[in-house]
Amino acid sequence: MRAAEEDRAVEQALALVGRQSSGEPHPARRPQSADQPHFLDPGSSGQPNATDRSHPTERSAPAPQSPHPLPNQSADRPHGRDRHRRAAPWREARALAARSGRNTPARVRRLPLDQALGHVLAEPLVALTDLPSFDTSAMDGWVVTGPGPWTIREAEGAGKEKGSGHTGVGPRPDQDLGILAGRSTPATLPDGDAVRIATGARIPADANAVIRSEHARVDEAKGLLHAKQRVLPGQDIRPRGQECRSGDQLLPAGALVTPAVLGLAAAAGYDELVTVPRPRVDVLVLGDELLTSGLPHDGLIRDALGPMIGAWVRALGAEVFAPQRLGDDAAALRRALTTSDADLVITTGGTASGPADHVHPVLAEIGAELLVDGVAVRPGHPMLLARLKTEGSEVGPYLVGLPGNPLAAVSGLLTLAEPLLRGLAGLAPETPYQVVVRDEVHGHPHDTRLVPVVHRAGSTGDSAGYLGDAGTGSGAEHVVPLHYNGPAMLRGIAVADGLAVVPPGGVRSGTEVEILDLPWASATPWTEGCFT
Ligand SMILES: Nc1nc2c(c(=O)[nH]1)N[C@H]1C(S)=C(S)[C@@H](COP(=O)(O)OP(=O)(O)OC[C@H]3O[C@@H](n4cnc5c(N)ncnc54)[C@H](O)[C@@H]3O)O[C@H]1N2
Ligand code: MOO
Repeated sequence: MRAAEEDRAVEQALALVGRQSSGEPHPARRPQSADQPHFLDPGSSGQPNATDRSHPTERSAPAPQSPHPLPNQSADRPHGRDRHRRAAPWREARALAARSGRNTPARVRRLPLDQALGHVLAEPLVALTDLPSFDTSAMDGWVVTGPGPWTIREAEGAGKEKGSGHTGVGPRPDQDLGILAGRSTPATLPDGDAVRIATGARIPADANAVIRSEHARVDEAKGLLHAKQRVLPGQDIRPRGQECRSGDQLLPAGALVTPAVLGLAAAAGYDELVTVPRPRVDVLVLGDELLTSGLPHDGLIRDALGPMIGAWVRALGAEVFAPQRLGDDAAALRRALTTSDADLVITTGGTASGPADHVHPVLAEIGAELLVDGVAVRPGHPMLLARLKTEGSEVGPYLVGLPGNPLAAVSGLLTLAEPLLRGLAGLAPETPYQVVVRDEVHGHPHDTRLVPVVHRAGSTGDSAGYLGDAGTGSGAEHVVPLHYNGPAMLRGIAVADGLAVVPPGGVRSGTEVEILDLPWASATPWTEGCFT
């Protein structure tokens, strides 16, 4: 069978299976809210029509070589409408996109702590000090030396309560406050003595324990301190260097700067962090048929990708410029591609070989290097990855060409753009994980399928019982494949929290599948305001 016929047969078979499925739960037990999955024949294309295929200073290192194109993807293949594509295996295409990102010259940027949230460390975070940097009291109470009872002493150079009047609350005026955090440098504590001490204050040399105030009894008349319970040597003292020694690596390069990382960096002595700048992304939306507002009419449709792709890429931690809508204008596309100063240009639509599909011809014209030209994945197989040459530069931005069908575009985002951006951002590749799939999912005979799914926690989250325990047996965490997963549809992905990677041939109910998380499943809201 020729490739086109085979594809058509596969699409028809998938659609047919969809119509015949009996996987639907009882309608009366299915809540209809937007956050519920639409259950499902997992193999269905979900389509009614089976034929619808429808700044601070930056330093940078010298540019490295582009990663080698995948076999059958090389630049010496014809770019034009008569080119013959051999799609790259999904996993290889994804790995090449990740390598491309990592191979890109390392730029770094010093950012004050208060601007570093959500960036990625370009260098390991190494402790600039011991933590704690001195032996410190872990509790409010008394610091003692030797066996008790202890003679209560005033702390040398220590604080006294300020002011003259006493309200009856807190220490009396002139009462010894003892050794306070951040204040006095305590003298040596002679054997048998006790001095009042605050949490976080320095421990005097030779002291051997702290007794919490609630575990101590003061005999005011005799000026003695008694312990209410056994005192262990070193108790409630945090020794210098307990958490780290100066020079210890606290975090590797590539770690995301979270609020906790900001706190750790400050504690370890940092005023600024060396970070990888966020990748900058241009989004070019192609297509004369697209409207930016109002209802579809006269064969025109709303642009679903302009609003979606920029926001999605921003959720992946990139800086995104407002989408440029270029229509089906090859000259405008050429101009945009040769003048972009972004790290990555994402185009939508125009990847196939129709009369208005200009991506391949323009890439050929400007001498771009095709690294991936078609991927064996459904939906989204016409997606591509290229390295551009811009005016005056041999090595320009990367280009990810997303197919125009909206779910096919999502597939391209997760297959090529996401791993590329992780690399460009200096992030380590994501660790793949697998979850049991509740229903059988039909596969493509030789391509990978990406199917929108939603995670379910197991039996505890199923009080209505409508999920049943089909395939999952124990009620453990599982994913439910969603309806409306056709290439032109967004209804399934809009209620999904991941995409299941379904190998050729499909998977049975109860088997484990790899899951690609959607970025908002673990949202980091720190890129807010970067839509420049
Ligand atoms: N002869 C062949 N034709 C097609 C093939 C093929 O293998 N041989 N593949 C089909 C597949 S699969 C896909 S996916 C599309 C990819 O097409 P393009 O990337 O060239 O995209 P367009 O033709 O521009 O658009 C396809 C479809 O998507 C709609 N679209 C485009 N942009 C948007 C947008 N921003 N928002 C909403 N919808 C959009 C467009 O109107 C079309 O309906 O090619 C198939 N054809
Ligand atoms: O089916 Mo296409 O695969 O919409 O990308």
